[in-house]
Amino acid sequence: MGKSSILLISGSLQRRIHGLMGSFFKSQSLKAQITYDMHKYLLESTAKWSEDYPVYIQDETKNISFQVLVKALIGLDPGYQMDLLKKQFQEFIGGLMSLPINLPGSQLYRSLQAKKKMVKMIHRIIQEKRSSNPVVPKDAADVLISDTSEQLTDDLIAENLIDLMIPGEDSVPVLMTLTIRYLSDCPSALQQLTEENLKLKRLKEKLGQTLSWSDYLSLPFTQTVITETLRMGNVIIGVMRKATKDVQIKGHCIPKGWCVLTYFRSVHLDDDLYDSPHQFNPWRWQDKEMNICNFTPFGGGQRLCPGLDLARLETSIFLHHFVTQFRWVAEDDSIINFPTVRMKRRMPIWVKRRRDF
Ligand code: HEM
Repeated sequence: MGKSSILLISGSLQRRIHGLMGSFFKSQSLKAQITYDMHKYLLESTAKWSEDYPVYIQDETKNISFQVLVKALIGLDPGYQMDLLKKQFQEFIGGLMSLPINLPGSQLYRSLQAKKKMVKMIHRIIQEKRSSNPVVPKDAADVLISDTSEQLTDDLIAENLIDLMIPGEDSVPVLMTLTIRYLSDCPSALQQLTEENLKLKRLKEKLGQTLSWSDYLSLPFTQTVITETLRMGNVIIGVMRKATKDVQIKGHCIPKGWCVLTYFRSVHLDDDLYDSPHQFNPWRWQDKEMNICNFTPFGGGQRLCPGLDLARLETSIFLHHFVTQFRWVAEDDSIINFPTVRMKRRMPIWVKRRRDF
């Protein structure tokens, strides 16, 4: 991650980028575009699935959600450039948690080389955008280059756009994959979720309408399934902070310069806060407030994840299409929690197309 990544900077520059990204990610036009793209890429992917060999849900969701996010960030459509970017990006994140040895042939070296190539590609895109001077921003790059504060250099924009791709390859597909993992082990939740989504699908077909982003987010049980998956799955296990001065918290002093890991798992799986915390129970959210202190999958405060609505929307769309089109049997697999959350075997499942619709 570069020095000017939003995750590493603080003060007015962090607030500026956070604000710009937050309002763009919340905009109705982006949500409509994400809905359209998710639908398109999902149909393209699922059309290739066969009943004769397993589908690896983690790979499929990574592919779909990366394409959707890259389109939202830099306006790139699937094709040769996207494939090239995906290849470089995978090399880049492979080095994010590697031995700090930057010698030719090492993982870190390959990762940094890949990042350089990506920065070059994004610089080219930024230059094309600057010369065409967009009036209405269509993607995050447009939003950042039309900022008039003069704080945002092309290097800073390119670096942040690349870092913003990480949730498309990691957090969002992991969330989607975990919903399928937990639903596979909880038939009653799967049945309620499927009925809710089939009902909406039938209604929309009867009215001759396509589903809008707000339709997907209006499904109450589907939202509780996502919330419960965020609680149990802890896609981001916690956040790090460094004390810039001595801080007193509940009688403990955190000295200046010390680092603190706020470990979400210990809160989300605390049996004083959640009954049977290791049990997947979406119904617990039907009459429970999402108290910000006890439930922080997207962090909080001035660094609250600006992509939280998008993550929920993409996962709702994925679930809708998946459960209304397929039945499935999941193979054995286990969740790995360190250094990042993922499935050990990439979540293989055997699908059957539904014929009851
Ligand atoms: C399941 C999906 C996601 C989860 C669980 C998640 C979680 C988080 C968490 C916990 C933080 C706080 C980090 C900290 O305080 O140090 C964060 C920050 C951030 N997230 Fe997400 N995120 C997700 C998806 C997304 C998406 C789709 C985007 C948009 C591209 C996004 C963009 C960001 C950005 C830019 C920040 C940094 C905010 C700042 O430091 O000002 N995230 N996310």
